[in-house]
Amino acid sequence: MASPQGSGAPLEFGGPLGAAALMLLLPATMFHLLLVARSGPARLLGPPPYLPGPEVLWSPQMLLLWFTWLGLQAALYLLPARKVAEGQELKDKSRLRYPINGFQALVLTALLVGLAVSAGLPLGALPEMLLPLAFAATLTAFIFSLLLYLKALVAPASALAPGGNSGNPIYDFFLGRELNPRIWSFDFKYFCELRPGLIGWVLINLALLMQEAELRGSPSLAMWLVNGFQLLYVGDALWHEEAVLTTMDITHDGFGFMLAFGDLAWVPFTYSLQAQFLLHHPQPLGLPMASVICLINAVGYYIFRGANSQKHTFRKNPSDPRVAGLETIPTATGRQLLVSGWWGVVRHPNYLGDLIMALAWSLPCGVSHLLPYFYLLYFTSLLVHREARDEQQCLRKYGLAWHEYCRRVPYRILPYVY
Ligand SMILES: NC(=O)C1=CN([C@@H]2O[C@H](COP(=O)(O)OP(=O)(O)OC[C@H]3O[C@@H](n4cnc5c(N)ncnc54)[C@H](OP(=O)(O)O)[C@@H]3O)[C@@H](O)[C@H]2O)C=CC1
Ligand SMILES: CC(C)CCC[C@@H](C)[C@H]1CC=C2C3=C(CC[C@@]21C)[C@@]1(C)CC[C@H](O)C[C@@H]1CC3
Repeated sequence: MASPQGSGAPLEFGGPLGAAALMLLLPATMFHLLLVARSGPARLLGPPPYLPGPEVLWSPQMLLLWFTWLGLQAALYLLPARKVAEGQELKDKSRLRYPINGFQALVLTALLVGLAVSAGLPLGALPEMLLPLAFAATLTAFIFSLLLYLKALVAPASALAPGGNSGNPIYDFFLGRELNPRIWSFDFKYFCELRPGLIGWVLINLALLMQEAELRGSPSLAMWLVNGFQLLYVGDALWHEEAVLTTMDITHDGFGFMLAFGDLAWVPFTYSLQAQFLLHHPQPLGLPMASVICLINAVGYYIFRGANSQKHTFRKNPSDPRVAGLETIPTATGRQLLVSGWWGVVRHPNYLGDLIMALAWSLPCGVSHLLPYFYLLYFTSLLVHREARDEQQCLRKYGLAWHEYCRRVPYRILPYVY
């Protein structure tokens, strides 16, 4: 039986009060955005146009559709994978194995959806179902997190996450108690992290594009850009799926409400906000401006992918010729820290690239409304907070070597600014 551990561990996210507030605030913000995006004034700040009643939110058919989607993604997850990767070493020195078939799931989903659409499935009707679908996803996240919390009560202590075991039920429910909850080889966190939410996000975007084509004869250039940029991002994340195994979500955070809701509901229903906005508020976009925006996205992607791949290659094999010439700092753990290349420019070059892309996703929506910039604002605060959490973890791991790295590379995300 698991016992509360790490009572002295520092609490994150403002402790139990912060966790309780976030559990209300995140779903409320998601529903607010969904309602506001379709309203005429589309005001980010201000009351929603109306408060939906239970008859708008609750629909057994939408719940069934949502479970069909989860079931389809689970079935694709279980298909034979091109590769099986090993995760980071766990407390008990073992390593879990993960199927690398996320990109395959994306391609197969695209094929199945293509077949269904050509057989008459009205994908363009999906935008009208976003509210009850988001409600079904939120309900699922709450119930799923509760089951995960109960499952952790009978998990061995070695299976618990470093952070979500304070003994306070609200805090632990939010952060998640068990690090890698599994039934047989089915890893719930790994599955949720990149499949139903990310693939669902681009499917919602596609449905919005099709709905726009139905309404206006053809999709707008702005809609094409938003769809293209975000498909590139999701495709890239799934192509480099193995990289998720070294993120703090997998190696440090337990699987609780934060990630369950974030992965299943927040990502598909709020990350598609720009496309939702464009469906209801068409924006003129000329070719010169579109070219500038494409360039911004390409610069962001170049930095994001370059930085993530450089670290991944280095962590897998420091003698790889692509990274062997880079300058490093040794640490007491035996691992080294890169201090030249992308990781010598700022301490989180990948966040910088991600933020530049976030800007490129909002610009096609023009500058008349703040709403499409919500993602950029939210993402900046998420990455600033994530950077601070990572900094604390690295300080604990690397001690003096981390201080030396901070001295050599003084800026965190934006050179000479932050
Ligand atoms: N769209 C979205 O909603 C989100 C996107 N992301 C993106 O996901 C990607 C991964 O992000 P995330 O998991 O937060 O963190 P990182 O990929 O930045 O990983 C941080 C870890 O990298 C290692 N590291 C740090 N500095 C160095 C160095 N100089 N040399 C070698 N290793 C170093 C450390 O781990 P160790 O030493 O143990 O290897 C550290 O804990 C990012 O591109 C981010 O933008 C993240 C969150 C949300
Ligand atoms: C808790 C929040 C409210 C929402 C968090 C959502 C996130 C867990 C995911 C949204 C997009 C993600 C991406 C990745 C992991 C999952 C999250 C963070 C990757 C970092 C995985 C590694 C790849 O190389 C890039 C991915 C980008 C998107």
